[in-house]
Parts: sequence; C-alpha cells; structure tokens
Amino acid sequence: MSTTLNEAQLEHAAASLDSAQLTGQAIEQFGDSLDLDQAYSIQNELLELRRNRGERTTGRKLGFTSEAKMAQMGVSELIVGFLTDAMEISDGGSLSLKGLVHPRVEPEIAFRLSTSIGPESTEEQFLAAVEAVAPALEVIDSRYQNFRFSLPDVVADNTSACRYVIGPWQPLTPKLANRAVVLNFDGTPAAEGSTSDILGDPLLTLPRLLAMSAKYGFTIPAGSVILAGAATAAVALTPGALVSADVEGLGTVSLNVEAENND
Ligand SMILES: O=C(O)C/C=C/C(=O)C(=O)O
Repeated sequence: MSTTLNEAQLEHAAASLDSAQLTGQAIEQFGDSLDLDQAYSIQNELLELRRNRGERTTGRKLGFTSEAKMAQMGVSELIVGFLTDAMEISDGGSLSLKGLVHPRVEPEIAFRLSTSIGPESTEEQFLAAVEAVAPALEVIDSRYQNFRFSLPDVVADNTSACRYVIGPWQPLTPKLANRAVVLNFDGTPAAEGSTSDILGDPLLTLPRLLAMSAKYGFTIPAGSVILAGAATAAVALTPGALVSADVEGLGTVSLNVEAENND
C-alpha cells in the first residue's frame, strides 16, 4: 500500500532520480511507497531541477502505447513524460553511452504542433494543431536497477526518457496506420512492427495525450514535439552501432552510438 509522501519526501525522491540520471548510478525502486499522482509530482520536480540548470522543455512523450512495450515491461497503462533540449540529438548525430545506465532504443512516430494545446482544447483543435509528422528514435534509460519498475516508479523517472532523434518532417498525412516500421542495427533488422502497433494508429495517441493534459494540468506549447510511443519492444544499445528506423512512406532517421572509449 502506498503512503502519502510529504513535500520534502517528494523532493528527495526527485533529487535521487536526478542524481542517478546525472551520474549513471542506478537507484532502488520506490515500489509500494508511491502512488501515481505522487509519481507525476516527482516528475514535475525533476522538470524543475532541469529547468534550473537551463534546460528548455521541447515536448512530451507517451509510453506504453503498444502491446510490444507493455509485454516487455509488464506495465499496461499509458504514461506521459517530458522532453527537453538537452535530450535532443540531430538526425545522424552521435550518442555517447558514457554516464548512461542501461540504454535501449525504440522506433517511434513524432508529431509537431503549430499552436499551443492545453486542458481546455478539444480533440479537433488538437488534430488541427499537428502541422508535421516524422520518423523518430527514442533512447530510453531507466534510472532503476535492472531496468525494473512499477507504473509509479517509471512515471516518477520521467518515463525513462533519455534522448530522442527526429527524422525528416513532412506535412501530416491522415493515413498513418499500417506502415511498416523497422529498427536496424548496422543495417540489419533488430525489431519490426507497424505504425498500427501504436494504439491502432499513432494519431489515436493524441486524444489520450489531451486527456492526460486535462488530468495533470499541463499545456503543450506551439512548436512542441510529441513522441507517440514505440512501435516495437526496445532494444539494448551497443557501442559503435549505427541505429536507424525506417517508417514506410515517412523515411529514415538514424543515430551513431559512439564506440567505447577507455579514457
Ligand atoms: O519502457 C520504459 O522504460 C518506459 C518507456 C516507454 C516508452 O517510451 C514507450 O513505450 O514508448
């Protein structure tokens, strides 16, 4: 059973997760001591800590929008986290594994908003605000030991958000379902799925995100990126790998993982 954590305890939990993210030292799960609302409060504290270091929010990400991810992690409720400019890597850019705990990568679909969306917005306004779509890669990294967590644990840990890469933007097409998605390591498929694996159609994640924005009271400013969640299970990153995701009709996005360096 969860207990109610006071403000100081919530801040302490956020500081532990933030330090794990900065040092690459995994921490123990909070387990039963957290409920979901407290977990989102810890996530907000984490965002404050990052803002105080000069990071800028660039968007939102959804998690557990596909069966493959739910089955992989044993969690079956949709979650939302935040993205910042410090997490962004340009298409074809490189990622150092230094300071990460146990990073994995997932192929995703990204949306970009032309106008601000918030708790008062309607589904129609949200859809009309999506100006572009792109293939994307998300690097996730749980700050918990052994990449194991409960639903509140992973929410508190900002849904394992670590880095993201956006491929070529293109105008939103209404037909996003049923497109093949392939995650490659050095040109060889490591995971395969379809855009339909993301809630049946990635566009169907938007009303769910709107509902989360109303429940937790956040707005998503114009220009924000939205990651709709992985189409396949996540795959562990390996030093020196060239990782790419191909999404049928939307193109390719890639990331170079730096080779290990013993300096
Ligand atoms: O698997 C995790 O650590 C939590 C993150 C989930 C996603 O980002 C997703 O399902 O796309």
